[in-house]
Amino acid sequence: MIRIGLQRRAKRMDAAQIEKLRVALGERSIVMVGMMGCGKTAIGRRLAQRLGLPFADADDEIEKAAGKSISEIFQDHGEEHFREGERKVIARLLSGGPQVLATGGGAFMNAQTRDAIRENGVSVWLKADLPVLLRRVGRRDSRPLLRGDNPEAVMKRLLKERSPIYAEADLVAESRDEPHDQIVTQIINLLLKSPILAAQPGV
Ligand SMILES: Nc1ncnc2c1ncn2[C@@H]1O[C@H](COP(=O)(O)OP(=O)(O)OP(=O)(O)O)[C@@H](O)[C@H]1O
Ligand SMILES: O=C(O)C1=C[C@@H](O)[C@@H](O)[C@H](O)C1
Ligand SMILES: [Mg+2]
Repeated sequence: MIRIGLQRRAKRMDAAQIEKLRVALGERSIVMVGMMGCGKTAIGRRLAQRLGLPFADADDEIEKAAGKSISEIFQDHGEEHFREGERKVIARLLSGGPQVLATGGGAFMNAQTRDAIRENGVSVWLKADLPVLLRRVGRRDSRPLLRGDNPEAVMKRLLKERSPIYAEADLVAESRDEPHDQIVTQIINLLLKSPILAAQPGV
């Protein structure tokens, strides 16, 4: 009996905090950034569900806009063309907040995209170490950058090159191999504590 009462209270508190977070967010998007396999899509989708916000995945939107898979875009037009499409698609998506937006692993490397995210969103770097990432990307063959002879060396290089840039994100969440819901709770707690949200007028 007492336990059910406590559970109800915890749920009500959760709902109140989520409402507070949504008010503080306003029109901005929560933008997931980080390496291939860190969980931007999987965790971002669940975060959106928990917050009652729409979810968008930039990679999916690029594929829709091009009418081709990412692998086909790389093959037919090259990486540079893909990156330009990625920048445009993310700029468009950012004008449609509030939402949770999962970006592609390389999107945050573009300075214009970083500026647009800073203006229209709160960025979350899902940080994971190399062995975790390698295990996760090994499950799918849809990433053109990892099609060569030595995907492990590519991931190692990209992680080293990109980490200082991902570190410019507003928040950093550890993406360990834990239940997805636990990572989502970690992100919600970080958002609730973040001065970026607390500093909004009227909150
Ligand atoms: N915290 C986690 N614990 C265990 N598995 C996870 C976790 N987060 C993500 N995964 C799994 O890792 C795989 C890769 O995740 P996901 O596709 O979300 O990565 P991503 O960051 O979107 O990658 P990309 O940049 O290539 O789009 C998926 O199978 C996903 O379910
Ligand atoms: O890390 C990257 O550069 C990429 C990650 C994926 O999300 C896709 O955007 C694409 O495969 C490139
Ligand atoms: Mg993804």
